[in-house]
Amino acid sequence: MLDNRIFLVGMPGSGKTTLGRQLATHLHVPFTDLDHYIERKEGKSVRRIFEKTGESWFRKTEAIALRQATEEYEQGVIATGGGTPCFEGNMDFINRHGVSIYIEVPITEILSRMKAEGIAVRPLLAGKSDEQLYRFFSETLSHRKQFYAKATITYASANPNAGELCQLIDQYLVKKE
Ligand SMILES: Nc1ncnc2c1ncn2[C@@H]1O[C@H](COP(=O)(O)OP(=O)(O)O)[C@@H](O)[C@H]1O
Ligand SMILES: O=C(O)C1=C[C@@H](OP(=O)(O)O)[C@@H](O)[C@H](O)C1
Ligand SMILES: [Mg+2]
Repeated sequence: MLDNRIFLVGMPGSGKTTLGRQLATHLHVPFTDLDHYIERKEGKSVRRIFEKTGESWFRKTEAIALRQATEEYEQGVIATGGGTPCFEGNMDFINRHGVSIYIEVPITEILSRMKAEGIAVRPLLAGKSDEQLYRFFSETLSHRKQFYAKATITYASANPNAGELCQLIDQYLVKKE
C-alpha cells in the first residue's frame, strides 16, 4: 500500500477528478479535488473566479490551494486542474510531495466527452466551435506536455480506469524497492 500522496495531472477532460475519487476509495485514503477545494475556499465556482478575477488571479489562488491541500494529508489522492502543473513551479512542488501520474488521453476522446458533458461548464472552452476546440486542445497540449512529462508515471489510455491505475502504482512501487 502506498504511504504517500498521489497527484493526478493531465488535460481537462482526461478524467482526473473521476479517476482520482475512484482511486482514493480503492486505496482507502482521503480524496481532494483541487478545483473543488478552491471553490469551497473562495465560495464560488472556478468558472465564476475566471469570469470575475481572470486567469492570472486564479493561478495564484490555485498554487496556494495546492500547497494547503497537500499539507492537509500525508497520504491521499489529489486530482489537480489541467493547468496546475504549468504554473508557479507547481509540478516540481508536486514531485517533491508525492507520486505524480499523468493521465494521457487522446484529444479526440477528450473532445467527445466534453460534448457529452456540455462544454459550457468549463471556462476555458465555452463558446468554441469544434474546429476551434480541436485547435485549442492541440496547442494547449503542445505547451503543457513539457510539464506533464515530468510526472513519475504516465498512464496512456483512451479509457483509463482505477483498476489499471492501481496496477501501475503497484508496479512502480515494486520497482522502487
Ligand atoms: N474513463 C472514462 N471514460 C469515459 N468518460 C469519462 C471517463 N472518466 C471521466 N469521464 C467523463 O469525462 C468528463 C471529464 O471527467 P473529469 O473527471 O471531470 O476530468 P478532469 O477532472 O480531468 O477534467 C466527465 O464528463 C466524466 O464523466
Ligand atoms: O486546464 C485548465 O487550465 C483548467 C482545468 C480545470 O480543471 P480540470 O482539468 O479538472 O477540468 C480547472 O482547473 C480550470 O477550469 C482550468
Ligand atoms: Mg477535474
